[in-house]
Amino acid sequence: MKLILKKNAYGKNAVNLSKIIRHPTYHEFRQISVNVSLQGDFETAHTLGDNSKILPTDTQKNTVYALAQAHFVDSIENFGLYLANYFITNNPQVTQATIDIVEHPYRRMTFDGEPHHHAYLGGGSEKYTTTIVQTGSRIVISSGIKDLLILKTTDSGFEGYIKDQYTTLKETADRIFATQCEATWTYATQKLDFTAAFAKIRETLLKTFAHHKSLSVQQTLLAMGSAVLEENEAVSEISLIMPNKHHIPFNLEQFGLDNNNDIFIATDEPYGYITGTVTREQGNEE
Ligand SMILES: O=c1[nH]c(=O)c2[nH]c(=O)[nH]c2[nH]1
Repeated sequence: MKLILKKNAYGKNAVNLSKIIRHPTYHEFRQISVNVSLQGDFETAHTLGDNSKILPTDTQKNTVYALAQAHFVDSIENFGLYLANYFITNNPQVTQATIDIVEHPYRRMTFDGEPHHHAYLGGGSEKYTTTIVQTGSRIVISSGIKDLLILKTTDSGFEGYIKDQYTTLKETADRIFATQCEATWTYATQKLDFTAAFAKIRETLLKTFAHHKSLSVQQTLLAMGSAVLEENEAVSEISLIMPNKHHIPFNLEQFGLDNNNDIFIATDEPYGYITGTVTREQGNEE
């Protein structure tokens, strides 16, 4: 039986890079983690141990730091685009370059309404993400947010579901809705103010979550995804992952007390896992 190398890729993961961007009136602090992955004509490295077409992952790592000085000046998307194009254009053996960037946001500390010149608060669990895939001259850009912990104390219920011999869940028209949301969307264009687009999409996700009268996580997921597509021409598709971070009413009856829907036990596991992708219907444009 002949065995073949079906697929291969290699690169450097977790290239952790911090940058101070010194503006005339304040400093900007950025912290990112970059993954580089290359595909191309690397077969002989695997079959013969011939490294003549291998750009070492150590060099890839150094390239990220070196190029960050002049080219990581605004969005993670623009830096990712520059890196992907650099690896493709300088290495004829590379057919596809994938750059993944995760940003850990920092916001300037604010005192008496004034942002401090050079002191920051970490952004908590929330992270910004982008993935750039360049294949030859074809480029796909997707960006997102992950670990966005959001919660609302009402305007959420779950009723009318299947009941069988194993059902114990009580119907409720008023429950806590909490999720650690991950959203990933694809941009239809490369010519965009990615920083402004990101801020607008994040705002739409939060606003829709807050205002939606939720009959289920599923329904709110579709509302959030649809709002992003309706308000952002530049987004062609969005995927959402919304784990249900349950807060279950605690049984106070055992102590002769009524639970007024105000005391809960937060349960990490097991947890509901709700996902969905919203896209534009093709061929129906007016
Ligand atoms: O919004 C919800 N969707 C479900 O599918 C589900 N299942 C469940 O037990 N609770 C919930 N909540």
